[in-house]
Amino acid sequence: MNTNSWKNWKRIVLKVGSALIAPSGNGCSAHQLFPIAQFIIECRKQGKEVVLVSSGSVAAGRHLFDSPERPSLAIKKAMAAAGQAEMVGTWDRLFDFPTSQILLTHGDLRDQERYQSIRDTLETSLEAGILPIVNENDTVTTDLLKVGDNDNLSAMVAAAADADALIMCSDINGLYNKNPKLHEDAELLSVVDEINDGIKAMAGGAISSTGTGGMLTKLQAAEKATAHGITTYIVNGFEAETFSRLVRGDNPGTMFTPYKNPMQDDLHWLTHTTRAQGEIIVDQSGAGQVLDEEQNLSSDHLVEVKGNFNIGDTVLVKTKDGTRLAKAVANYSSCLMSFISDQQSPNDHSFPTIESLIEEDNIAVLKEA
Ligand SMILES: Nc1ncnc2c1ncn2[C@@H]1O[C@H](COP(=O)(O)OP(=O)(O)O)[C@@H](O)[C@H]1O
Ligand SMILES: N[C@@H](CCC(=O)OP(=O)(O)O)C(=O)O
Repeated sequence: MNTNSWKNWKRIVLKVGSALIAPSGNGCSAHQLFPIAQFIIECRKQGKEVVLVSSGSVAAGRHLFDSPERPSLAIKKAMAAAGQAEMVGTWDRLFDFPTSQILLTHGDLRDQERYQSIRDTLETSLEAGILPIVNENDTVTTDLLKVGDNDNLSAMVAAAADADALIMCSDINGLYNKNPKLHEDAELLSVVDEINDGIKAMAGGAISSTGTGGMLTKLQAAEKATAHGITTYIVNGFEAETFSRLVRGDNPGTMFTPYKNPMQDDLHWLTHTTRAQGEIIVDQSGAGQVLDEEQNLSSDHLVEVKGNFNIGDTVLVKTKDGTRLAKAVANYSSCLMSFISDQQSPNDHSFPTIESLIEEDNIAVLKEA
């Protein structure tokens, strides 16, 4: 059950950013991690399960390379490979219960079978009293395969773990109406009920060279998590007081209230975890069917196919004027759909209708549609 208060949380995903774990951008700081580790221990004492999403592998491995200020991608990957062991080892030394390492890419999260496998591993690890420590598998990622930042990763993990709360620990008290590192008069927002354009306009990028994404990616993460019914916080992990306040049920930073009617698991995964590999353009009556979510989409409504995708990949369904209608799972590859589309002509009905290019159960209508 996802409820809005500390007392009722059974499962928490805690995200610790590079700005916190490696404030100097070089090596892990066990000193900074101590209050967070104490918090994790306290959560577990109170019967709450915790999954840790920790950044810091690149920063931890930096000192091993004679690298310039802006290391190449290849060096960064090697830093992550070397630093990952140090980062997980630093956490592990702070606990007297077992930890595990889970390294993920977006390629894993967007594949239905691998996603299920991630869910099973998290569940089984938590049942066995293990603290899973998750990070992106930076060594093997490419632009197409990566999540790209651990804020979004932590929200995807929180959804996969069916968590009640996501707490993103950073070097800042929460979301301000403008970047407080640039504006002295910035004001902290303690509760955000809706992540609208006004809220998004407040968020800037990261200032430190270690952080990735800044507030922008934290808001994206909050959007994903709250849609799953997960109460989300951005808090200052440098302040020990943050954690005692959380344990008292107080809000020490910015709290994002979860949706009252969370999305179903599979629709949430389609909307917030998968990424469209291509596009299907449909006619007006096809658009109506897609928005109704009550019919399979037949090839009669297919206008055009864009991009390269395989069966089971996620596609974006759009109208001819470019309106984004829905994300959906493709029942045919782009190659086959293009062939079908080429064979169909308004004057020649000899080519048979293909009944379900996408199925009603695999359509997630987008908010803006
Ligand atoms: N509106 C804002 N409110 C708070 N911080 C902001 C805002 N806009 C940009 N930031 C920047 O986001 C940074 C936190 O993001 P980041 O450096 O990526 O941290 P982490 O490594 O913890 O993910 C803050 O230090 C701040 O410089
Ligand atoms: N996977 C990278 C962290 C990427 C990242 O998102 O960092 P941050 O925004 O500081 O949480 C690492 O371990 O160094």
